[in-house]
Amino acid sequence: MHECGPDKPFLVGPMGSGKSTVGRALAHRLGVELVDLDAVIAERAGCAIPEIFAAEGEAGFRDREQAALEEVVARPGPLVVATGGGVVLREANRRTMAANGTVVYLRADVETLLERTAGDANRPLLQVDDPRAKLEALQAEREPLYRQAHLIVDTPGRTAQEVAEEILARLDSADPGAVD
Ligand SMILES: Nc1ncnc2c1ncn2[C@@H]1O[C@H](COP(=O)(O)OP(=O)(O)O)[C@@H](O)[C@H]1O
Ligand SMILES: O=C(O)C1=C[C@@H](OP(=O)(O)O)[C@@H](O)[C@H](O)C1
Ligand SMILES: [Mg+2]
Repeated sequence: MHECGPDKPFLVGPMGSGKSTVGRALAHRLGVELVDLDAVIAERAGCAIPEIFAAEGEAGFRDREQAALEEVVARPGPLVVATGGGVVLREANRRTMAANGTVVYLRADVETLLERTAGDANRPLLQVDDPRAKLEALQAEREPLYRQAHLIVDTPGRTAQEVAEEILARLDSADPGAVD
């Protein structure tokens, strides 16, 4: 991996971009553990993500998310970290990730995100009448933050395996490539 920092790739991007799925494939190929931040949050809380949102609101969830990220980066050794789509909202989180590894933005258009998240009740922010409008609004707010990543990888039309292979190749190269 390159000089962006220590050896933890952080996958960021919107809900349905494939962070959890690509993270598993990437960790497998690297022979390291995958840490899915949402799983850490749920484990520490002792309940599922929708229950945290229901009990504590989004603000409570964001506090738990930041605490989980800080806990994970303190772990020694290489890891792949699949984050949740809103991790980039806090500047502290963006700094923490950039200081501890390579931040990889998994990019996808809203149509693809909608297809990949359809029928999944595990994402409280999408339990609304018009999930397309919600994904569009979130993307408008967050895209400038995702674009601060070290690498941007397009995911539509490619399998999670193929996306993981591209990340591997670009992590290995001396120049991770210009972000556009
Ligand atoms: N590159 C891909 N091509 C097709 N389907 C994908 C791809 N990446 C993820 N998926 C599927 O999309 C859904 C959401 O993926 P997930 O990894 O949970 O996204 P995220 O963690 O970014 O919200 C899952 O059903 C997963 O199998
Ligand atoms: O975009 C978001 O704000 C969220 C994304 C979710 O993770 P995924 O991006 O893995 O779905 C999860 O952290 C929570 O529901 C909030
Ligand atoms: Mg996920």
